[in-house]
Amino acid sequence: MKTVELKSLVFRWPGQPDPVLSVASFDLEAGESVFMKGPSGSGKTTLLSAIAGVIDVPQSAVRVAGTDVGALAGGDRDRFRVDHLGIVFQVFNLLPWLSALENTLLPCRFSARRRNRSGPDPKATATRLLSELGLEDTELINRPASALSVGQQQRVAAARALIGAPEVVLADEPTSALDEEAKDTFVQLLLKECKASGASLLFVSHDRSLEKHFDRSVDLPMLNAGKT
Ligand SMILES: Nc1ncnc2c1ncn2[C@@H]1O[C@H](COP(=O)(O)OP(=O)(O)OP(=O)(O)O)[C@@H](O)[C@H]1O
Repeated sequence: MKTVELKSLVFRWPGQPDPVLSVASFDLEAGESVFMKGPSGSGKTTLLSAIAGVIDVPQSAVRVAGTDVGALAGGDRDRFRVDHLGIVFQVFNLLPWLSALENTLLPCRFSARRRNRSGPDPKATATRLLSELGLEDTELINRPASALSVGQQQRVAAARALIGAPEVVLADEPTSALDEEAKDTFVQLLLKECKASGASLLFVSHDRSLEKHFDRSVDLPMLNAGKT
C-alpha cells in the first residue's frame, strides 16, 4: 500500500525564476524507509513541506494516506497533518515549558486518532518510546524541554513523531546534534519503530554514513531531472 504518492509535483517559491521541485512521480510504500540526499538548497526541506502540507501544493500532486493534500483547506490540513504524519524537523518545535513526556504526548492531545492508536495508556506508550530512544530517567523525562540538551531534545522530537503510529514519518536532518555513535543508534531506533508500526520513513540528511541503514536512497536533483 502506498502512503505517499507524488504525481507531476511542480513547486516554485514566490520570486524564484525556476521551480525548486519538479517531480514526475515518487511513491513511498507502507513500512518503507527512504534516505533522501542532495546538495544544500536542492529542495529537500521544500519536498518534506509539500508532503506535510506546510506549503500550498496543486491539487492531485500530493497524496498522503490516500488523501489529496492540495485539496484540503488550511484547518483541515492541520488536522490531517497531526492525524497522519510524524515530523522531526531541523528545529524541533518542542514546547519549552512542557516536559519531555508532555511534549511526546502532544499529538495525542490534538488528535483523537493518534490517541486511539497509542494503546490503552498513551502515557505508558510515551514512556516506552522515550526509554527506547535512551531517555529512561523519570526525573529527566519530567523536566521542561528547555532544560534538555539538544541531543535529548532531538530524541523527544522523534518520540513525539512516532507516538500514535502515523502512516508517514518525515525527518529533516534529525541527527545533526548527535555524535557518531548516538547518530547510528538514533537512526536504528527510528527505523525499528517505523517498521514496527508500519510507518513509511522519509529521512533527509547530508550524512552519507547513515545511508546504508535505509531500504532505498533517492537523490533529489536526479528525481527532479526525471532520472529515477
Ligand atoms: N520560504 C522560502 N521562500 C523563498 N525561497 C525559499 C524558501 N524556503 C526555501 N527557499 C529556497 O528554495 C530552495 C530550496 O530550499 P530547501 O530549504 O528546500 O533546500 P534543502 O535541500 O533542504 O537545503 P539544506 O540542505 O541547506 O537544508 C533554496 O534556493 C531556498 O533559498
